[in-house]
Amino acid sequence: MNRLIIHNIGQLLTLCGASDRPKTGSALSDLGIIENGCVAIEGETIAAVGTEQEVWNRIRQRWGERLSVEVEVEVEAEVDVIDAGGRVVMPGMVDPHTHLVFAGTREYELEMRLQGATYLEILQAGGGILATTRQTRQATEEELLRQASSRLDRFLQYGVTTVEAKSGYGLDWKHEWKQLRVARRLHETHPVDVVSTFMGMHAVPEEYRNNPDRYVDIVVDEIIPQVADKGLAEFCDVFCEKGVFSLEQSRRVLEAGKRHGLMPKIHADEMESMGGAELAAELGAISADHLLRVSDRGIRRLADTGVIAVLLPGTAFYLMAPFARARDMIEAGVAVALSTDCNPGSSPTMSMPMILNLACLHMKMTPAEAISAATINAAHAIGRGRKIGSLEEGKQADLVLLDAPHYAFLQYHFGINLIDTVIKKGRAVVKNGQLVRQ
Ligand SMILES: N=CN[C@@H](CCC(=O)O)C(=O)O
Ligand SMILES: [Zn+2]
Repeated sequence: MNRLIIHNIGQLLTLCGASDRPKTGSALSDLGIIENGCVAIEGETIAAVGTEQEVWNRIRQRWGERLSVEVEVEVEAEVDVIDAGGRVVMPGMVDPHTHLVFAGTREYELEMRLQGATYLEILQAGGGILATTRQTRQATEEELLRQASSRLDRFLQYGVTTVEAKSGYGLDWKHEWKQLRVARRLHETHPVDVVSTFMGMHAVPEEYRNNPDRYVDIVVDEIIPQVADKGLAEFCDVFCEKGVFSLEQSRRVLEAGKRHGLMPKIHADEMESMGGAELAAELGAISADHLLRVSDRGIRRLADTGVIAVLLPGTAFYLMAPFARARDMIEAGVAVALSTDCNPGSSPTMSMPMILNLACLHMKMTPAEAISAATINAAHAIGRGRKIGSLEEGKQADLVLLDAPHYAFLQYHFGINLIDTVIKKGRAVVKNGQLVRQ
């Protein structure tokens, strides 16, 4: 079993104490920082976290007396040692909202939008999600796998060790199944863990343009039961938006998902204030995502019911839309998480650090709040709060070494990558910013 010690850590951000429920209010600012910290890893799991002295004492009892705090002194051969050089170590980031598996690109839509077309107009004219659906349907499973795998490589280089991945570019059973199979194969083969969400309700497919309710029937009666039966997804998501799916259609599908054991998530109140947040609260969704136009009542309902607000400032930035009211949400007691929304149309990025920049500069979150939102709260938004998102004994050993002496460098710099080393399940998968090919 591999053993690893990371020592001489200037700031060790543990994010401890929130494995049972996400952070809200002032707790978001508490990163559980240990100065002069140290982490010991055994196999895929964190064995000890604390100050240098505490950790060495602890593991010496477990791993053998010859281990020394002065690492230059010979340590037992089977223990790897990383000297963090006084820099920052934090949990691997978690991205709780991506559309990871798709084929093709839509760079031409940027020009269309710059000339005045809106995102929804492009979709209604058969572009947008529907353009990606055509390409994804045509792509072979191997091609989808190759494209999504290289996106995951980039996520890893930006310090992300777990992503949620939605289907929703198949829009029929055969192709949704293909997307979900690809997500599962990536989870099995790529270092990044992939958590699947079924999102057949991403757009009305072209063949049902004149009869969207018929498509909703098919999703409810035929597709969801098969997704659940094959254990292909944990969550069910819907694009609840004017001109896409109504509140009623969304409720129907999310309730059907719930009956089949799929926890609800909602793309809510993105372009219009539709009551998507209120629907998330009513259904006990695990998260409501986007929320650019959420109402005050919607914010109160999220706070009261403990639905996590997954905020996607990359999308607001890229669509030149107003940013979500993160401060109002935090003040109301909503648990806030952050995500890239990685997709080929509204947020073509794999950079969580960029999302943290935007969260601070455009949503007025503090650097510490943004880190809580991208780690432990993001883990809770995909039901993984007990396993990942913080550095505590017994949790999965997913962590990141920043080439920085203070965590706020992550938000202070922009457009550069400060991720030096990524440890996934106890093994170095990025070193000096470069992927380690296993
Ligand atoms: N808003 C809906 N879905 C995605 C965009 C998908 C696409 O444009 O391909 C989103 O979350 O922004
Ligand atoms: Zn999305």
